[in-house]
Amino acid sequence: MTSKNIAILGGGNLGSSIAKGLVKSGLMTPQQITITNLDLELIQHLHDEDGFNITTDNISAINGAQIVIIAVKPTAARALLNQVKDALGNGEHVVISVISGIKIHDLEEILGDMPIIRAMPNTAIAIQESMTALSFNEKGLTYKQEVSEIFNQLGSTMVIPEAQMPAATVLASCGIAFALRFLRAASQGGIEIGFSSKLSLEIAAQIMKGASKLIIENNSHPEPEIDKVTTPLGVTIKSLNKMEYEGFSSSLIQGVVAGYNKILETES
Ligand SMILES: NC(=O)C1=CN([C@@H]2O[C@H](COP(=O)(O)OP(=O)(O)OC[C@H]3O[C@@H](n4cnc5c(N)ncnc54)[C@H](OP(=O)(O)O)[C@@H]3O)[C@@H](O)[C@H]2O)C=CC1
Ligand SMILES: O=C(O)[C@@H]1CCC=N1
Repeated sequence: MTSKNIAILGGGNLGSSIAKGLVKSGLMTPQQITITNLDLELIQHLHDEDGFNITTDNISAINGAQIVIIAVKPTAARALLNQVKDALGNGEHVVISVISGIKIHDLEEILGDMPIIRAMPNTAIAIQESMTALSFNEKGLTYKQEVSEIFNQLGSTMVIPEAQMPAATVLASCGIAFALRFLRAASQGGIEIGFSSKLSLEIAAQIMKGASKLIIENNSHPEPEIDKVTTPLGVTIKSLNKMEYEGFSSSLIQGVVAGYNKILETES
């Protein structure tokens, strides 16, 4: 349990997921977390259902917190940063930015020389299953252990050079959407071969969980695990070869690279 308070500026998809993960992990109570949004109605449910403090006032949220997570869309970032920079300048705050495509150097240009950490989680942070990348500026390094410990409670964490942040954004953050698209496609195939939509999705989700656990818990690689499934003259290899003929692996790889090229356009 941490005694610090957190302000999450921009309570949307990711900001609210982080807040929920922090409470689920037992690290914080909802009363220690203040979530902001320009439209209070959008986050009212986070107060009513989960007990978080909510406000439209970014400055008052910052004043009541020691850790400030900035979670607005990249297009809204500069306006927000300029609005809050004076409130962050008193030496009492650590900033954690989850904004994609905005580098520490750009954040420092607006906020000045203060502890700044870039974090790149994914939405599974809400259930403590994120893969989160962290990069620190020099002053942020003072908080490396503390911040790493927080994100370790919310899934797995990797500390990386900032130059790898675009790659982490695609594979670790967007990646959850890629995995979910696999899951959806698998369940659609399941419906075509006779399962109800509900059961098909349940099967697809469980195979994905099982596959992930085989790799994580056995410290294994997919190929030997696949070899264990592919009976000679059997069904699995027939399906896999058809999938590969249709471009399965290649389309995933090209999708990852396309996302990477897209983010390099902004973060260079
Ligand atoms: N979603 C994800 O899985 C991930 C997102 N990210 C990054 O995290 C950031 C947030 O993404 P996401 O949660 O999806 O975005 P959302 O749009 O869902 O959430 C941001 C919220 O902040 C609000 N907002 C805008 N300006 C302000 C302001 N000045 N003060 C308070 N609130 C404001 C937005 O309102 P409005 O819509 O009206 O502008 C919106 O409701 C992005 O930079 C994204 O790149 C990183 C990793 C994963
Ligand atoms: O799609 C996006 O741009 C953001 C960055 C990582 C996940 N979502």
